[in-house]
Amino acid sequence: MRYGHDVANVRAAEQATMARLPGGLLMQRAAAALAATGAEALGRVYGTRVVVLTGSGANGGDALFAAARLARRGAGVTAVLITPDRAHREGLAALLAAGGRTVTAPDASLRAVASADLVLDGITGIGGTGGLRPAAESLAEAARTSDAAVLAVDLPSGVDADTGEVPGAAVRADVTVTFGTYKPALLVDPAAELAGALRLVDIGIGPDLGAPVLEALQHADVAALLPRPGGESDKYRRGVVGVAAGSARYPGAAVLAVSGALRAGAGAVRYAGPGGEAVLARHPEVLVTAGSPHAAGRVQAWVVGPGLGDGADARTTVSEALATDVPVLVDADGLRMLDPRTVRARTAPTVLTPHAGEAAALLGRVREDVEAHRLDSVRELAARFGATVLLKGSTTLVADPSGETPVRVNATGTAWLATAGSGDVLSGLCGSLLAAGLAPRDAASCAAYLHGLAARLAQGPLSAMDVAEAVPAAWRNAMGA
Ligand SMILES: NC(=O)C1=CN([C@@H]2O[C@H](COP(=O)(O)OP(=O)(O)OC[C@H]3O[C@@H](n4cnc5c(N)ncnc54)[C@H](OP(=O)(O)O)[C@@H]3O)[C@@H](O)[C@H]2O)[C@@H](O)CC1
Ligand SMILES: Nc1ncnc2c1ncn2[C@@H]1O[C@H](COP(=O)(O)OP(=O)(O)O)[C@@H](O)[C@H]1O
Ligand SMILES: [K+]
Repeated sequence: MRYGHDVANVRAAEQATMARLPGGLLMQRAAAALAATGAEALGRVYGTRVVVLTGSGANGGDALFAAARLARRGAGVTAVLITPDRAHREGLAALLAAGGRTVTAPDASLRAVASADLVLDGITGIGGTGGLRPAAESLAEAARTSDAAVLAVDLPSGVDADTGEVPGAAVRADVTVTFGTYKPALLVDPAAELAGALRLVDIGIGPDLGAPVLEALQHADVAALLPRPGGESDKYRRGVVGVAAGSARYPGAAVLAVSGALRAGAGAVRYAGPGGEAVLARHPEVLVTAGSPHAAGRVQAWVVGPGLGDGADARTTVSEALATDVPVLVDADGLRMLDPRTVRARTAPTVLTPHAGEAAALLGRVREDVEAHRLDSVRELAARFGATVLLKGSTTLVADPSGETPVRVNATGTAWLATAGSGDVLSGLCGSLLAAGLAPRDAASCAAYLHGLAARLAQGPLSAMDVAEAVPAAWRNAMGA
């Protein structure tokens, strides 16, 4: 598992650790790791040009000490002092002693960035608030347009560490070296997208860290959570999933949701709705009824919503599914028919899987607002509906209604997943895992993981059906088989 901790937690851990260690040791550990990553990015250190964007806090101190190490290995280092009278004193002294120089004039600073081989971004770390201020903004822009590799210290400056929001101008890094633990901004978009490749460095604060606010599953976590059929398994024990999706107008959604469900290990799939013919043509193993969920027979979980349209039948379908006592996943058109009171009153779990636009409609906001505040949005939706919510997008988030468990973030996805119908496959996949008995948060986060991994394994341009077909390979891959 990868964990993300908030700033308050990191600061408390830092204090506790520092109380046991010689002064300055944490910063030296940070600087050593930064210098090593910087040297790697440069290939050969001697004779290269390194520029340090230096803010007024400890983040600038880390960067200056790292630059001093590179200067000692023969790099020509220029520190751009954004607030010259407030630069980290010991860090600056170390750099000057190692032969580095400083610039403060805006023109000279921008020229230095433009001709750098490596830029160390030490403007702000976890102490940054709001977007970059104007002086820092022009430097971030210069770093973005130069050919230099940009290495962010702890976080790309300008992002909000706790929320992943990007309130204004920010640095775009090729690589971010972060200390002690991931900060939410490194895992949640839009900030995560600015961080580039991530490198987590153990500086010794781990034992003092409290509970994480975020977690990201890795292969081993998924392997431990996925069901494995045993000797006594039969199709009912493996889980029967009901799919109520598709309409005369959108039969494809039924086929795709069923495909996702079948490839994620369901013992059987029952389909209820007007798309039965299309479903059977592709998947003869499915038990089909043209009626509503009532007519389908017993299932262990329902998936409702993809391609239902918005007619009276669609409403009946959603309310019948919600009236059952099994887990229900509601996606797409089904999300437009949700009353929070009905969802909250359910005794079995409910999982909602909106994309940003659907989440915005549920929250009474605009899409851009949800995109900008993904972490808040997913938490708020989960609380309001008393449901587990999977917010789709480049970094998919999963939040539980209690608000007490860390939000799960999924990073396996690829932009190729943004193809019509791939969300339908995801809902079937998640429904199958719910039917198998996984807790809603585990089902949703494992489904997002496998879905993203399937798209990666399918490689390159893909259709939604390609994603469904790659799910068994993703499953085997996650299981290490
Ligand atoms: N945790 C750990 O274990 C360890 C942490 N370490 C390091 O410490 C870092 C945290 O350091 P920190 O607390 O000094 O804050 P930091 O991020 O440097 O920024 C604060 C300064 O920036 C300024 N400023 C604020 N917003 C701004 C903006 N938008 N645009 C421009 N400027 C802005 C603000 O100035 P002011 O508002 O006062 O004008 C303030 O002076 C952490 O990320 C890690 O790198 C390591 O040394 C190893 C151990
Ligand atoms: N940029 C992206 N990177 C990774 N995954 C993405 C990206 N954009 C969309 N996705 C994923 O693609 C899927 C699209 O689902 P959805 O928006 O419901 O589309 P549809 O309704 O066409 O099926 C979701 O799983 C979402 O997380
Ligand atoms: K930084």
